[in-house]
Amino acid sequence: MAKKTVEDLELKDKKVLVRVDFNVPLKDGVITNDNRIVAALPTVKYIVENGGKAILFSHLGRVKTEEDKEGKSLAPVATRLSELLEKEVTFVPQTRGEELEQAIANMNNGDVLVVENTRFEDIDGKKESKNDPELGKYWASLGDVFVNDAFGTAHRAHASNVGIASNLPSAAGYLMEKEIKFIGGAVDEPKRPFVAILGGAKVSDKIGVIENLIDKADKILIGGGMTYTFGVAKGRKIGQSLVELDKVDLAKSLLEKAGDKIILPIDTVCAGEFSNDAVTTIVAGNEDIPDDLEGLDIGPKSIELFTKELQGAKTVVWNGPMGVFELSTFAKGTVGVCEAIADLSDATTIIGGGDSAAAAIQLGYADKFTHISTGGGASLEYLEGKKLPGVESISDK
Ligand SMILES: Nc1ncnc2c1ncn2[C@@H]1O[C@H](COP(=O)(O)OP(=O)(O)O)[C@@H](O)[C@H]1O
Ligand SMILES: O=C(OP(=O)(O)O)[C@H](O)COP(=O)(O)O
Repeated sequence: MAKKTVEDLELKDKKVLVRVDFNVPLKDGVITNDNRIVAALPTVKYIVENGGKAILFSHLGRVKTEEDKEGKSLAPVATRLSELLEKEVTFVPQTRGEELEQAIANMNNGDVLVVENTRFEDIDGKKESKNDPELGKYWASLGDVFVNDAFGTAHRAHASNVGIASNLPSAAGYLMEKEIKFIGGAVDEPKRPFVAILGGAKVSDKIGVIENLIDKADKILIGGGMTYTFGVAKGRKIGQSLVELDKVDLAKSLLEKAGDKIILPIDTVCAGEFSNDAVTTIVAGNEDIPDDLEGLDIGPKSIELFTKELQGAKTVVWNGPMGVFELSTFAKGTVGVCEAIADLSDATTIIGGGDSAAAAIQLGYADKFTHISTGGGASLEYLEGKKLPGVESISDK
């Protein structure tokens, strides 16, 4: 069912609680990638421009003990947000209490406030992560309406998303709406041909996606570390390559079920070590990989094959790099797939977050995709066909 969006809410004079996903990477207190903050700007700006008071909630990292709090304050995030908005942002180093309540009471229309890391509430009994009903109720009591823009956290049922939503009128922010439109749209009503490209390290992470997409996609191209579990399923020796032996039977049954829908690489770039200077050998897909070598990328013939399979595609969903893209020697397969997707005309092309998003950005192809998801785990679960609690809890239109 369609969900309310921020534009369905009356915002003027209202205290608008906003759940964003500002779980960004930090190194020595410096944000190394602010994509998630940038992605939330349209919603925050809309609230500000329409006379609301924006009170932002987010988690940052995982916090179990008092010591875990070190380096996980949202203070640097609030500073970055202020720079991006070109506007003062109040940061309150509390998740509850008088200072927070007073700061909210002091807000004027159009002001922006960031509340401290919601997971600081996890130290004393995982109140945030277990969706403690009192905590959700307390946070909801701080505002008049709730906007959920945290797609990256939508697979979690926590107090700061599901808890607040169950106590206030709620709506999806622009980012949440965009993620649902692109990922949900691709899975539920794709323009065809619909090609899925799945890679990354492990089959076990992608089984649910493969199972869900077998019935929905026209083709599933498989690369990355999970190739070799399928290789073993086909009776091939895979040397030192990554394998999950307990998933071989499952790989067999997926291959049987998929018929010719699943397309495996027809060659592999192998090496004896994880290094850019490693000597590489190309091994054909129907040959055994020597005992001392490891498959680290799809080979040139596979890039050609995948490019051919992608031609004419109208919907492409990609999750998981084709090889160890962090090393340039083994990034060619991932670059090849980026190029093949970039060459498509009139296609909706989506990257499902995580390392594939990092790869496309790092390799310079970010602007070639229709949509790069801000959620890794969330987009995977969405592609698996699971209902996301963060999305489900938003009020229906
Ligand atoms: N052939 C391979 N052998 C070992 N690791 C691989 C291989 N291909 C890809 N990888 C690794 O998989 C990781 C990404 O996997 P994953 O987390 O499943 O992707 P995503 O986050 O996009 O879902 C990358 O660090 C990459 O180096
Ligand atoms: O970064 C996140 O997950 P992701 O890396 O799978 O996209 C989300 O903010 C969720 O964080 P969590 O996995 O600690 O609940």
